[in-house]
Amino acid sequence: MERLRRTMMFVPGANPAMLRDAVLYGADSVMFDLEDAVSLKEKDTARVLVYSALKTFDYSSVETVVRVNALDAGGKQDIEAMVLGGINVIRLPKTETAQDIIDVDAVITAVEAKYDIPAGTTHMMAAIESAEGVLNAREIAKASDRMIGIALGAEDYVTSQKTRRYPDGAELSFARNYILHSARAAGIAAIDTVYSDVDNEEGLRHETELIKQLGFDGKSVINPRQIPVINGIYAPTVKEVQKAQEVMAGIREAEAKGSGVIAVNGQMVDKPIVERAERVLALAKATNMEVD
Ligand SMILES: CC(=O)SCCNC(=O)CCNC(=O)[C@H](O)C(C)(C)COP(=O)(O)OP(=O)(O)OC[C@H]1O[C@@H](n2cnc3c(N)ncnc32)[C@H](O)[C@@H]1OP(=O)(O)O
Ligand SMILES: O=C([O-])CC(=O)C(=O)O
Ligand SMILES: [Mg+2]
Repeated sequence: MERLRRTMMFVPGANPAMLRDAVLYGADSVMFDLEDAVSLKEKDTARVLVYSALKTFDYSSVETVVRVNALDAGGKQDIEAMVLGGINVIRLPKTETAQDIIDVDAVITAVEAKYDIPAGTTHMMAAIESAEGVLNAREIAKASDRMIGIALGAEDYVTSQKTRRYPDGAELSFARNYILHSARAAGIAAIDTVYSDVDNEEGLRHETELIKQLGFDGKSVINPRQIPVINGIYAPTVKEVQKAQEVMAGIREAEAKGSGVIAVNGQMVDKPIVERAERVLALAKATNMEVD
């Protein structure tokens, strides 16, 4: 089973206490931010703080991601410090074209070579936050072997679309679906955007149910309180696990009789349904549910 990426928590890079405690809240990935959560006058401080946090604290229980600045706005220095610090994934915000990814890949490649880090160690992902970015998502997702995922950045996206976010998310429907298809076509993760209304748990639940239904791997997160809500929605229910186990027992019975299809409790079971059941069981194991 691929790595779980249900929750990727933004941690403002200039906040030492948040950097220290970020690992404690149960996020699958911790995402240090050097971009929009850091003011211009704190950019250098944030880069140094995140580098020393990577060297000082034990983040081995999570995936580490850093959101860097654009290459012409300090991004090159960000990438050098982060790759040297041993970051797992560089996230490029406001990605517009495949060339943006190729350019960042070249900087990472040069830094890995300079410090004798094995080529390809550092992974990449792209946040897509504009119409141009959405329309190029398919090429962006395939632009580098380092790519592990693409994410929607809805706050910038709705601003550029001359709208705002609404509770039903209709304004994000095209972007979400296109980003998801682009990720799946490239065989990489699809990460939904942040839910900015931190005190609205009901709204977060509603949005998470929707993006899980579409097929996203998870969401970017801005506050620790959002993590158990999202992780909980992504965990399979006991009923789903039981159903998956019945499907697996059914298909074994069918195979023993030389058939690839069988009815289990009135439901047709064949190859794609078996694949889904296997995924439910793998997810249950990965989330430490008891599965025999
Ligand atoms: C559109 C975009 O670009 S989104 C990405 C950029 N934005 C960010 O990174 C914002 C990150 N989030 C935050 O800064 C904060 O959660 C806020 C401002 C949204 C809300 O702040 P608060 O109301 O103070 O949060 P809250 O009271 O829930 O904090 C509880 C604890 O969690 C910590 N915490 C809150 N958010 C985070 C975080 N993102 N990472 C790590 N720790 C956090 C707080 O420091 C506090 O710790 P303490 O109890 O030890 O003092
Ligand atoms: O990537 C995200 O979800 C946060 C962000 O920058 C945006 O929404 O503009
Ligand atoms: Mg943004």
